[in-house]
Amino acid sequence: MKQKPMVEMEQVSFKYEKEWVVKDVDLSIYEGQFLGLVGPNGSGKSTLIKLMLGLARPDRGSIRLFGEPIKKFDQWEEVGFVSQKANSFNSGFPATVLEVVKSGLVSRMGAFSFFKRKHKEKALEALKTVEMEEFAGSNIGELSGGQQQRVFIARALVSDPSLVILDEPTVGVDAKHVTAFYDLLGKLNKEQGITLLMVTHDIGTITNHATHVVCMNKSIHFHGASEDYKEFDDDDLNELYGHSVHQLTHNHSHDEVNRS
Ligand SMILES: Nc1ncnc2c1ncn2[C@@H]1O[C@H](COP(=O)(O)OP(=O)(O)OP(=O)(O)O)[C@@H](O)[C@H]1O
Repeated sequence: MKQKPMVEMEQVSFKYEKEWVVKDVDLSIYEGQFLGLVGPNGSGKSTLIKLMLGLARPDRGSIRLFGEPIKKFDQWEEVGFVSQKANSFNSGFPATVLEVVKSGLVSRMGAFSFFKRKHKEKALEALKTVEMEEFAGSNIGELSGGQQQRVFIARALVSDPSLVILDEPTVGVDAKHVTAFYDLLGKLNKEQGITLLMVTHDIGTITNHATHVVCMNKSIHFHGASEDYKEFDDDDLNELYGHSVHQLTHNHSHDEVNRS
């Protein structure tokens, strides 16, 4: 099967102020991949995602989405996004689960009454995919961190995207629900063919689920199959990250990359 690049970044560099936070990044994401993006705190992972989503413009280099230069790209329904803070609603937040999921469509299709019934059907279908349909009428703030995160995945899925980008989605999800969360991502990737890019600090777990790992610290230090990344010992990783790290290779919910 000929693979199609969904994202193509070529020599992308970006700075907020004087210092480069993303430097000379070449990265292509192909249809069907489940890519884990790892790196120390402040290494530019979230910024790279902002660039990919058109929320920041590169100072240098080019980005194409689905073959189109990002400036011309307008099929944003193809790209779902789950942000870092998506699961931190407090219990007083005045929205039901169904409303939150539907909001993934409103911004894209306009709130015309003609679409309203379709919106509800799509939202319920997305909630079913994440096994949360029974909570459709619940207040979002009443759910646990892990349940809220599933709802935000449903919100990202409601427009039938072919690429879903997740920025540290397991933060705030209790360790015993993290496995089920990865199972859900695996199902979306393998059964529904959705391409995934997930930022995480959880190296030990991501390498067991993702097909590929990208390791960045401003620039990309490793991009390859998860199996190859798993072969690295601490010395190799120290070299990759440019400073001392210690890897946990088992099913711990956090690696120690950021504690060095
Ligand atoms: N809006 C901003 N204005 C100025 N500097 C910023 C801004 N956002 C991020 N930075 C800086 O850019 C660098 C990269 O930040 P970024 O959030 O992309 O890293 P990250 O790898 O996602 O970090 P973490 O793992 O801690 O979430 C950091 O030094 C950060 O302080």
